[in-house]
Amino acid sequence: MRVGCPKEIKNHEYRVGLMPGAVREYVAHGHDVIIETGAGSGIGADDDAYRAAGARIVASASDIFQKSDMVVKVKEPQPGEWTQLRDGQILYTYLHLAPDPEQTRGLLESGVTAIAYETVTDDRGGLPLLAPMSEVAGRLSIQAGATALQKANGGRGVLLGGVPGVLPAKVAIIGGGVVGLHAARMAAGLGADVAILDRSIPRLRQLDDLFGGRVHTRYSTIDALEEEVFAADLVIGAVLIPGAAAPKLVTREMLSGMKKGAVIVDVAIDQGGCFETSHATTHSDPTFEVDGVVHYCVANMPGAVPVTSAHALNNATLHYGLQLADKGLKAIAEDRHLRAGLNVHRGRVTNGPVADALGYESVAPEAVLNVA
Ligand SMILES: NC(=O)C1=CN([C@@H]2O[C@H](COP(=O)(O)OP(=O)(O)OC[C@H]3O[C@@H](n4cnc5c(N)ncnc54)[C@H](O)[C@@H]3O)[C@@H](O)[C@H]2O)C=CC1
Ligand SMILES: CC(=O)C(=O)O
Ligand SMILES: [Mg+2]
Repeated sequence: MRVGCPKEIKNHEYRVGLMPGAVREYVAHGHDVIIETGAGSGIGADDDAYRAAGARIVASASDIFQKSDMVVKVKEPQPGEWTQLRDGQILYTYLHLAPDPEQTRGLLESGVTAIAYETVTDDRGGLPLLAPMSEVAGRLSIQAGATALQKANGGRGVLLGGVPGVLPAKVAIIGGGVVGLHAARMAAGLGADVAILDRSIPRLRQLDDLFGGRVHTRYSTIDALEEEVFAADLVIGAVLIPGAAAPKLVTREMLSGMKKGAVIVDVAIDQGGCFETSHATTHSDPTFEVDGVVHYCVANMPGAVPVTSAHALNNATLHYGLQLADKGLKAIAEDRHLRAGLNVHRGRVTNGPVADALGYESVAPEAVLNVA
C-alpha cells in the first residue's frame, strides 16, 4: 500500500503523523511511504532523516492526498484538506467529529474511510490512541493554568503551591480519567490543594488509592461541582463520553459564583468543551475572559510539546497503522477495537455518538464492512 503523511497545518501544530522510526516499520512491511517535504521540521526530523528511513519526499500536501491509499495525520483534516480526500482512501488521524458538523459533512462527501484515533478501544475499556495525548494534555493543563493565573496574564495572581505560611491554590479537576489523573499528579506535585470529581465511583476509589489521600475525590453531583468550582483558583475540564459532545457541566450562570481571576482550562474542548462559555482557541491566542474568569481552550494542547507528543503518539498509532497498511479494510473488519475507531465510511456515519450529536443515521461498522 502507498502510505502518505502531510505536514500538519493547524495553528502551531508541530507534531507529525509518521516519524522516521515509524516510516522504517512501514517500509519493513513492504509499503511505499511518501512524506511531504518539511513534515517533520517541528520535531527536528529533516527530509534526509525520512529518506534514510526509506521514505520518498514529495513537494506538496496535494501530492500526498492524490497519491496515497492511506493518509496518516495527527489533527482532524482542515477545510483545504478534506476536499482532497476520496472514495477508497483510508484516513487515520484524530477527528473529534461530534462538535464539528462541517468537517463531518466534508468527510461524508469525500467518500473516505476515516478512522478516529480517539474512539479506537482496547480490552481494558481504555482509549489507547487517545491516552498518550491525554497524558500530555493533562500534565500541560497545570502548566497552562499556572501561567494564566499570573496577574500579568489576567489571572488572580496566586502561586499554585503557595509558600510556607501562605495557603496553596485550590485546583478542581472535573473528570478523573487520563487527563484528570495526569493533571492531578502535576498539581499535587507543585503543592496545590487538589480535588477530583468524577461520576465513576470505582475510578474515584482507584484515584484515592493512587494518591494515598494527597488529593480529595468527590462524586460529581451539581452540588459538589458548584462547591468545588466556586472555591477553586484553577478548574480543569477533563470529562469524556467517548465519541460524544462533552456535557456542559459548568454553566455561564455558575461563573458568577467563581473567584474573579480564576482560570478554567477546558481540555475537553476538542469534544466541544464542558464549560458553557468555552470556545476553541489556538496556541497563538490561547485565552479569553468571560465574567472575570480566564478561559484557556486550546484544542491541540500536545502540539506545544511536539517532540514528546509525536513520539508518544507514534508509539500508540503504529500497531493499527501497520494493520491497516497490511490488510486495508480487512483489518477493520477483523478487529473490534479498530472497528470502534471507524467514524465515517463511504458517505455513512459509523459511530453512534457522532451520529446522535449531529443528527445523522448511524450505521454499524459491521453492516458497512459486511462483518458476520
Ligand atoms: N485539548 C487537547 O489538546 C486534548 C484534549 N483531550 C480531551 O480531554 C478529554 C478527556 O480525555 P481522557 O481523560 O482521555 O478521557 P477518559 O475517558 O480517560 O476520562 C474521562 C472521565 O470523565 C468522567 N466523566 C464522564 N462524565 C462525567 C461527568 N458528568 N462528571 C464527571 N466526570 C465525568 C469519566 O468517568 C472518566 O473518568 C477528551 O475530550 C479528550 O479528547 C485529550 C488530549 C488533548
Ligand atoms: C487528542 C487531541 O485532540 C490532540 O492530541 O490534539
Ligand atoms: Mg484536539
